[in-house]
Formats: sequence, structure tokens, C-alpha cells
Amino acid sequence: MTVQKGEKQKRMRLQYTQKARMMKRCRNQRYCSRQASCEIIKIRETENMIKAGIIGATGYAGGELVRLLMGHREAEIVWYGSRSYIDKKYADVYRNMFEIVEDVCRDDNLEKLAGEADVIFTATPQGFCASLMSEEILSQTKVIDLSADYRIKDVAVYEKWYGMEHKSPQFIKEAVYGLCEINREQIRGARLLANPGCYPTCSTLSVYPAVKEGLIDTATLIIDAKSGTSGAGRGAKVDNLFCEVNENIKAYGVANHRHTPEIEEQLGYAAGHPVTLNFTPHLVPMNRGILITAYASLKKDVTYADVKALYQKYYEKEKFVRVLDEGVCPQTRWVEGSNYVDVNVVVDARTNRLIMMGAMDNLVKGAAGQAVQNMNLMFGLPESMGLELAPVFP
Ligand SMILES: NC(=O)C1=CN([C@@H]2O[C@H](COP(=O)(O)OP(=O)(O)OC[C@H]3O[C@@H](n4cnc5c(N)ncnc54)[C@H](OP(=O)(O)O)[C@@H]3O)[C@@H](O)[C@H]2O)C=CC1
Ligand SMILES: CC(=O)N[C@@H](CCC(=O)OP(=O)(O)O)C(=O)O
Repeated sequence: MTVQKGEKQKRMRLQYTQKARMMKRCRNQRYCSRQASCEIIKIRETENMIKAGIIGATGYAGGELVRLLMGHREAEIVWYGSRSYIDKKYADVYRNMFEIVEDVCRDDNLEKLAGEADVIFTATPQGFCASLMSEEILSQTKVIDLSADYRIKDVAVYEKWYGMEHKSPQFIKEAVYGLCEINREQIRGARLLANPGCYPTCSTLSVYPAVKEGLIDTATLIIDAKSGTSGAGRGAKVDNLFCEVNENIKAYGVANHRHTPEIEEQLGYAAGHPVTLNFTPHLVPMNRGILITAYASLKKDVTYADVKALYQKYYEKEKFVRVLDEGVCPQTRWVEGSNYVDVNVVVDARTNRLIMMGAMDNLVKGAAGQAVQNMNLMFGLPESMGLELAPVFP
């Protein structure tokens, strides 16, 4: 049986290798079949495919990166980094990758990987990337860090909110905050990219035009946020057990969540002055998704049409930010599995407040999708390459 399968695969490989050679750089053929894709990936190794290494490939954010990069026609994964599953087949950790990923997990040796990869994604706990970063690494490869290590410019603020010493503060200034819709030009030239947090991405994009245009009083800004459980990662924690999360909703990190200073910093740049706000996250019994509802007092007398025009001014040309129609509130289900952020507003004339809403998939636009969007910009590729996925429904 095994022999027969082996023979068949050999024949198919030959066939597909020939096919791949004929296709040369025909970019749209990668998924003509699973076997073909393997061969075509190999052929393209010699054709300047971006070699990507993932440290933390066995986590939820890293796993989503694997899924997205498998569908990226200019990138291939050369390193599935892990700490607990070294030498184990990646597809044995995530069986959705059965017959799709054949590689085994390797260690988390950032220095060694720097010599093999054009780009390294660190989808690891806070502090890991900062503890290993060096000029030697950055002179060989680009690094996209999905943790918060380089997101906050003031090291004292980072150390206070994250409760740890920053091990390489000398790189904070150089790191570019990778919110593509706002920092696109700086991202293009970055060696070290700080991929934004999930809550900060959805919060900032939902509120940004109103803050930038001075439409709201930022001192009154309150951001209420809800997240699915994958936001907490794959590690076993009592708080995330089925019986704790199912049929339940709870606030956490009230008045002290570590994403607060990140959102304040980004909105401060937009406002042109420091911003202090309330940010309250909630854990909801869903796998994925973030929903933001933000409130602030209006400084101007405006209608929905005025505010919509302002949001369109910033987002009309943004593929991944969709400003919904009047009266339509964003829902996590409409963005699930995709890189989209849906936003909308309501002008509440009765309370003179603007209510700003946003929905996004925490693992895609909130983590891996945005990381791929950043990689595309850093390598001069079309920004949406590998991300043109419609949301899944239901
Ligand atoms: N989940 C989300 O929605 C989002 C997550 N992020 C950020 O992405 C990063 C990863 O998050 P997430 O995927 O959720 O976390 P997970 O807990 O699911 O995964 C963590 C990964 O890091 C590895 N790892 C754990 N500890 C260490 C260590 N001490 N040294 C090296 N590697 C280690 C794990 O490897 P192994 O399992 O093999 O031991 C695993 O692959 C975090 O910084 C998180 O804040 C950012 C935005 C959204
Ligand atoms: C539900 C849940 O627990 N969410 C996480 C979000 C963490 C995350 O995504 O971390 P970074 O964006 O900072 O990397 C939390 O609140 O800590």
C-alpha cells in the first residue's frame, strides 16, 4: 500500500515538476492541487520567494500566520519555530495542516534563523523578541514582532504596564508601528516592525478620523471592547476553560489593561496632544473576533452624513477598512477569517455624543493578517497579496 502510494506520488511529482517548469512565474497556479503546490514552491525557491521564519508557529497567532502564508504566492515558510514541539511534525500539532505542511517544528533560535530567512515573524510572549534582538540579526533579515515589545516608544511606559524590564531599548526608536492604513510610508523602509495589538488596531481605526479631525473631545473618550477567547492565546489557563467562558461575559483589566497606553499613544499622534482614555475589555464566548464601541462628546454640530464623509476621506481607498452604510452596526461575523475591519458611527444628538463602532478578526487584521500586510509593504509587494480572503459566514 505504502509502496503504491509512494510510486504514485513519485509519478505525480515528476508530472507536476514538469508542469511547474512550464508555468515558470505564472503566479496564479499555485493551488492547482496540493501536490502541485509543493513542487511549485520548490521551483520558486530559486525564483526569489521570500523566505519566512516563524518563531511561535505553534501558537494561535503563529498558526494563523502559517495559514495565510501558505496562500501567499511570493512567500514560503522555511522555519516553524517552537519551544515545546521541537522535531514534531507541524501537522501533528495542527491537524488542519495535514498533507499541507510536511515540515517539522524547529527551535526558537532567532540568531540561526536570521541567516536563513528574509523575514522573521516573532509570534511569541511579551519580552521574547526584545531579549534576543541584536544589530547582527537586523543586518541580515527583517523582523516583524507580533508582541508588544517595540510598540510603545517610551520605555518607562512599557516597563510600567508590562511589568518587565525592556532588554533592548536601543531598538525602540527605529521600530516602526505597523498600522498600515496610517503609517504606510514608514513601514516600507522598516527593518524592525512592531505589529500592533489586536484591541489597539480595532480601537484606533474605529476612532482615528474623529480624533484626527478634532471632531470629539478626547478627554471624554471611552472605549468598550469585547474579544473572543483566541485573543488570550493557546496556553492553558483556568480563566479560558470552557465552563468559565461559555454562557458568560466578563470585564477584565478594568482601568489597567496593557493596551491602554498603546491606544493612547497612537490617538495622541492623531490628536496632536496627549490623550487619556478609558479602555475596558470583555471576554466573550466566541473563538475569534473583536467588537469595539467607543463614546465621546462632540465638539462640533454634525450630522451622520458629515461624519461619514470624514471617515470616507480616510478610508475610501483603504481595501481593508469598510465604512458601513448608515444604520448598520459592525458585527464580528461579517469579518471573521478576513483582514477586514468594519467601522461605522452614530451621531447621538440627544447626548451630543459620537458613538464609534468597529469589528475585526483578532487573529487576522489583529495579528497575522496585519503582519502579512506589513511584510507585503516591506518587500514592495501589493499590500493585499495573500489577504484577499472573503469573510466566512456563518
Ligand atoms: N492571540 C491574539 O489574538 C493575538 C496575539 N498577539 C500577540 O502575539 C503573540 C503570540 O500570541 P498567541 O499566539 O496568542 O500566544 P500562544 O500562547 O497561542 O502562543 C505562543 C507561542 O510562543 C511560543 N512560546 C511560548 N513561550 C515561549 C518562550 N518563553 N520562548 C519562546 N517561545 C515561546 C509558544 O511555543 P510552544 O507552544 O511551542 O511552546 C507558542 O508557539 C503574543 O505576544 C500576543 O500578545 C497579538 C495580537 C493578537
Ligand atoms: C481575550 C484576551 O485575553 N486578549 C488578550 C489580548 C492580547 C493580545 O492580543 O496581545 P497583544 O495584542 O498585546 O500582543 C489580552 O487581553 O491580554
